[in-house]
Amino acid sequence: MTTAHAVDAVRRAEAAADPHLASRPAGQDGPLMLRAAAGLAAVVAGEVRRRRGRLYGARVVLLVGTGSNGGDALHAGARLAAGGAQVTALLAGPRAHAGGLASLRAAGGRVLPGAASSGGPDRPGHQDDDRGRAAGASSAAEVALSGADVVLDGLLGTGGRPGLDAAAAGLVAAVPPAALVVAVDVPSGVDADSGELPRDAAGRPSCVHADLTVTFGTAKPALLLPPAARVVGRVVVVDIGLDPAALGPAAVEELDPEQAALLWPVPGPQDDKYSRGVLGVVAGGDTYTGAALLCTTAAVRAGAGMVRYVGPPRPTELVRQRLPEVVPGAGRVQAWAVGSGVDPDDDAQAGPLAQALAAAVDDGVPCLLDAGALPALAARVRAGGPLDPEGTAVLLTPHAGELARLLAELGREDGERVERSAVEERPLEHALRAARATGAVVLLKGSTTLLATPDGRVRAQTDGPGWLGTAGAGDVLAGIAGVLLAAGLAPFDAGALATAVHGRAAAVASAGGPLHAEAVALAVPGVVAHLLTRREWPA
Ligand SMILES: NC(=O)C1=CN([C@@H]2O[C@H](COP(=O)(O)OP(=O)(O)OC[C@H]3O[C@@H](n4cnc5c(N)ncnc54)[C@H](OP(=O)(O)O)[C@@H]3O)[C@@H](O)[C@H]2O)[C@@H](O)CC1
Ligand SMILES: Nc1ncnc2c1ncn2[C@@H]1O[C@H](COP(=O)(O)OP(=O)(O)O)[C@@H](O)[C@H]1O
Ligand SMILES: [K+]
Repeated sequence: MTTAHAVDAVRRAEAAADPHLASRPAGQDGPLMLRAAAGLAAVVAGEVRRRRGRLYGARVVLLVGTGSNGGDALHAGARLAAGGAQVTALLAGPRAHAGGLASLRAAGGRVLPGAASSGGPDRPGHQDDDRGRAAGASSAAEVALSGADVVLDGLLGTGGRPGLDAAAAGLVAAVPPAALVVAVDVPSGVDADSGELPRDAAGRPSCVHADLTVTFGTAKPALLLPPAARVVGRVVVVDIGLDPAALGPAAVEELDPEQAALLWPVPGPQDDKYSRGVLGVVAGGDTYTGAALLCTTAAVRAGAGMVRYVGPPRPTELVRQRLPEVVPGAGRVQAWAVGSGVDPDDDAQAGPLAQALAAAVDDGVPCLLDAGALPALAARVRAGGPLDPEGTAVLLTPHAGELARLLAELGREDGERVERSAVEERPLEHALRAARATGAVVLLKGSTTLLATPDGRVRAQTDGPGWLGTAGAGDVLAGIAGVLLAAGLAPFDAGALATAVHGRAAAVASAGGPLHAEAVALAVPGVVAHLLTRREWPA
């Protein structure tokens, strides 16, 4: 499990690991920063050697802010300079970390003012009121950046307010596209706890886009969460000796293959189709027949003990033709997956959908509610309050637009409007709110899929390629997650595991090119087999 901890928890663990942290005089840096910098330098050196054969002569540019994040970059730069790299530090503010500066200079690195407007260390002019306005980099900075092989982003770390000021934005704008961008601890500008990306006046994300983020002690939530997860690149965690007990529980988790393999239900000799779990599917209808096929195909391919399909004659006939394993009509099930491709105004599907919801609420039968089933849930919650999370096992699988509509429906009496764009900008806030308001686990789909429970647990999975954003992919996810619910997994586990396998199946189906939703469903058995036999995802 990859885990991320909130900034407050990290600060407490740092203070516990180094009792002298607060009292050490400027220039005398403690073991935590020195370990962080050593780990950072080792990762960067390894990456440079992999790319260009050797560290010697590599041009490394450090973007340095006023805090300890800049200190990490400067100390790491000193180590890289000692290894033969040509290191130039560009200072974004009126001051920089004293110990880091001394160490870089001693190792032969150069220190230059970064911004044209503020003038750097000798001409203090940095100010807060220029945040968001573009100021150019100094011409020396532009020259240094134009030839950079690697850029270390040490502008802002966990002490940064979201967004880049004009000086920082000017430097970031001058980073050449070919340079490897390594973020120190977090890409500067992102909100480290929420993963939100502030925007500049033109509406563009005001943050660094990294190829690689080297983070210290534990990942920070933004490294796993949407929307920031798309600007962090590969994440490497450097151990700096923080005590896990002092860090406390994770704020965000991501399933790794080891965890996924442990969770995936494997039938034993005593099992039969019923003990493995029967999934009832209410999907599609006379209009969207494809959803019926995709959801049931995914359920069959994900290893259901049995799949029952409930729907009008046309999609039922199509499912019978294509999937002889699927049993038509309602019956006893261990879980329901309802709503994918169901038109909320489809009278034929309204009855089965309401029955599945009632079975979930009244009898605790696990239930996944997708797309067309979400309005019925909103109505139920408006009438009777949130579901009891202890007594029900309900998983909601909206995309951003559906989550916005669900929240608007829940707040209808208060005249609440929720825009899709607000959910996309602040997904964590909205997913947590929906989970609390409904009493269900919320799985918010996207390039990074977010899961939130009513009591505030959070997972995020970034497993699938962009090609997965294609019609019907959500129906496939519902089928996989439904099978896991029927096998007895809790909604939080079923949702995260299904998302991970769905994303990896998409990667296999894509092989770097376009895919169609059915191909994702067809790839599931191979991905699960690879996972169970090798404890890793297929390459
Ligand atoms: N503590 C430890 O044990 C360890 C810490 N470590 C490292 O320290 C990092 C945290 O360091 P930090 O607390 O100094 O914060 P950091 O983000 O570098 O700088 C913040 C400064 O910048 C300023 N500022 C803020 N927002 C701004 C903005 N938007 N635009 C412009 N300026 C802005 C603000 O100054 P102000 O403007 O308020 O005067 C503030 O003082 C952490 O991420 C990790 O890398 C590691 O070495 C491991 C051990
Ligand atoms: N850019 C992307 N990168 C990776 N996965 C994506 C991306 N966009 C969408 N997805 C995934 O594709 C699926 C789309 O589901 P959904 O929006 O319900 O589509 P549909 O209703 O057509 O089935 C979700 O699992 C989502 O997480
Ligand atoms: K940074």
